[in-house]
Amino acid sequence: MNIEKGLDKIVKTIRVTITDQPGYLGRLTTAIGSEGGNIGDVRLLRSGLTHNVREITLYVDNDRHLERILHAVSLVEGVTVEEVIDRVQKVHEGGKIAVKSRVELATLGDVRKIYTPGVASICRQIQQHPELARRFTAIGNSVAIVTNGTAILGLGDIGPVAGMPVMEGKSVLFDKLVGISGIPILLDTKEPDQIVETICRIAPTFGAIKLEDIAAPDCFEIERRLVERLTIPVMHDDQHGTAVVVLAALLNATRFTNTRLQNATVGIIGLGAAGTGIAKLLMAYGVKQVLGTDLSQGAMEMHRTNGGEATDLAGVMERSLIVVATTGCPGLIKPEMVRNGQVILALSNPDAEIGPQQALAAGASFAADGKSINNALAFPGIFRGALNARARRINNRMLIAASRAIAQYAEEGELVPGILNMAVHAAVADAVAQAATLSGAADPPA
Ligand SMILES: NC(=O)c1ccc[n+]([C@@H]2O[C@H](COP(=O)([O-])OP(=O)(O)OC[C@H]3O[C@@H](n4cnc5c(N)ncnc54)[C@H](O)[C@@H]3O)[C@@H](O)[C@H]2O)c1
Ligand SMILES: O=C(O)C[C@H](O)C(=O)O
Ligand SMILES: [Mg+2]
Repeated sequence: MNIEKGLDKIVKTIRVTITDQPGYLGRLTTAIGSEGGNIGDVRLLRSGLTHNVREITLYVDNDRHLERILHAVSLVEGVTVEEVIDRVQKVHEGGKIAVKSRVELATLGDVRKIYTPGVASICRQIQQHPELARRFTAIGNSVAIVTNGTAILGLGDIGPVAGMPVMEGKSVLFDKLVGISGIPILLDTKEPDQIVETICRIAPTFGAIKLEDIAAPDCFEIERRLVERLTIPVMHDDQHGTAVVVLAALLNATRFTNTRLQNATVGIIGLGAAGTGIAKLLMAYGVKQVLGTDLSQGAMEMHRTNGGEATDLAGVMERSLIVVATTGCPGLIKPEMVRNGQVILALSNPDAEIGPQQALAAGASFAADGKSINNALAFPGIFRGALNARARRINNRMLIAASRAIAQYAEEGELVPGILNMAVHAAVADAVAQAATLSGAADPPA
C-alpha cells in the first residue's frame, strides 16, 4: 500500500533569517538534510538588504529529531532561527468549531421573525404536531458526540476536557464531509447509570447519538441500554465505525489476494471497544475464525462468548492471515513477529503497534495504520444515511452496506479510499439509508 509522503511525520515550520548571498540557503538545507529532516514548502516572507526571512516546513519524526535539526542549523554561519511555528497548535487556537446562525439578522423585522413574537407560532405547531420539529428545528440534523474521556484515541483515560480537541475534530469532519452539526458533549462521570440517564435526558436535542472514546467494557453496556431506551440512532463510533472501515479494507485485501474473507483466519490484538466491535462485525459478515487476545481476562471471556477464539499474542501472529491491532500500545508488534504475506492493520492512534513501512519491510502483503484505516471514513456517511432515512437504530445490515460502499471507492491496490474523497461519504449515506429502509430500521414501532 502506498504511504502518502510525510503523513507519518510531525510537521513543524521554522522561520529563519538567512544572509542574502549565494550558497547560504543551500548550506541551511544541507544541514537539515544531514540530520534526516525532510523539507516541504520554502517561502520567502521578506527580502531585506543583507538578509532574507524565510519559512521552511519540516517533516520530522519527533521532538528529539527536531532538536537535532535545530542544533545542526544553529551551527550554519549566516542563519538564525527566529521561531519554531507549530501549525497544529495554531489551528486549535480558540477551538475548531462554533455554533453559527443560518439566517439573516439585519433588521428588527428579522428579530420579530426568528425570535419573539414570530417564533411562538412555530412552537405551538410543534407542540401540536411533534414531528414538525424535524422540519422547523435543527434537531434532525444534529448529532451529539458524547464522551466521558476514558479512552481518548490511544492516550487512555485522560478525561473529557482533554478529549475535547478530538470531539471538535469529529465535529469538523461531520460538518465538512456530510453537513451534520456534531455537538460535543463532555460528561463528567464514569458511572454507566449516570451516563445513560444524562444522555437520555439530553437526547431530545438531537437526531442521533454518537458515543466516542468511552472505554471497554462499560461502553458495551452503555450503548446497549441507550439503544433500548431511545428511539433515535445510537452508535459507539470506536466499536462500529472502526469495524465498518476494517471490513471495507479486508474486502479489498482478500479481493487482491484472491482469498475468501469468510475462510480467512483473522486475529485481533486488543479486545476493547474497537477490537470487540471489529470481531463482532466480521463474525456477522460470516468470518468463521476470529482469534483474539487481550491483557484482560474479562475481554477474552467476552470474545469467547461472542463466538471468537481466545489465544495469546504469539498465537495471533502465528496463525492469522489478517492481523488487526487496537491496543493503544505503540510498537507492540515487532518486525520479527510478522509472517510473510500477512495483512497487518495496526490501528492505534496516534501511534501504531507497527508502522506500515516496517510491516511491509518485514514481509506483510498489505499494511496500514489508524490514520488511513480510520472511522472517519465511516461515521459521517453512516449518520447521514441514518438521519436521511429517519432510522430509529443502526443495525448490521446498515454497517455492512457502509463497508461495501467504502470498499468500492478504493483505488486499485489500495485497501480504502482517502478520507477527503467526498463521493465516498455520499455513497455510504445512500447505502446506509437504503439498508435502513430495507431492513425495517426506519419503521415506527408496531
Ligand atoms: N483507526 C481507527 O479508526 C480507530 C478507531 C477506534 C480506536 N482506535 C484505536 O484503538 C485503540 C484502542 O481504542 P479502544 O477505544 O478500543 O480502547 P479500549 O480502552 O476500549 O481498548 C483497548 C484494549 O486493548 C487492551 N490492551 C492494551 N494493551 C494491550 C496489549 N499489550 N496486548 C493486548 N491487549 C492490550 C486493553 O486491555 C483493552 O481491552 C486506541 O489506540 C485507538 O486510537 C482506532
Ligand atoms: O479519532 C480517531 O482518529 C479514530 C478513533 O476514533 C480513535 O479513537 O482512535
Ligand atoms: Mg475514537
